[in-house]
Amino acid sequence: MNDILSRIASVIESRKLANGGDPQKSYVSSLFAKGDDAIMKKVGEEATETVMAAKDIRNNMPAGKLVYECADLWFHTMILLAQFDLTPDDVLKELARREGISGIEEKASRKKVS
Ligand SMILES: N=c1c2ncn([C@@H]3O[C@H](COP(=O)(O)OP(=O)(O)OP(=O)(O)O)[C@@H](O)[C@H]3O)c2ncn1[C@@H]1O[C@H](COP(=O)(O)O)[C@@H](O)[C@H]1O
Repeated sequence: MNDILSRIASVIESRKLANGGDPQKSYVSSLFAKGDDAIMKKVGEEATETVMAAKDIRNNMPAGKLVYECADLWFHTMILLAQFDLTPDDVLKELARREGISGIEEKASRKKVS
């Protein structure tokens, strides 16, 4: 796994309340303390902010805002994965599995099955 993703995933895991995370001292622990719905809501918000940042580029706003919002989105999806005992590695493995499979062909093969 990419080094920075791996390190952040480890920190997120250590922030779980069962691993001694303290919601008073850690943002990640405070989200774990709020539970599933709060984490899902946060991912939804960050996804919306990412789309808004992309739209802003069309209005001559700096592209750096999109990078900033994508970082927020990736980070919060990592917390969502951890909440369900999954890791970025699981996602990277899925991307690797798909590598070289044309999206158009994959969709067409899906339609044949249904
Ligand atoms: N990468 C991040 C990271 N990215 C964003 N955030 C926080 O995510 C929060 C939500 O961002 P928003 O822009 O939506 O801010 P907001 O509207 O004030 O948030 P809400 O009040 O709505 O929750 C902010 O408090 C950001 O600081 C992060 N907080 C932590 N990390 C990493 O996680 C590690 C552990 O953090 P703690 O658990 O807080 O120690 C850190 O060392 C960092 O490596």
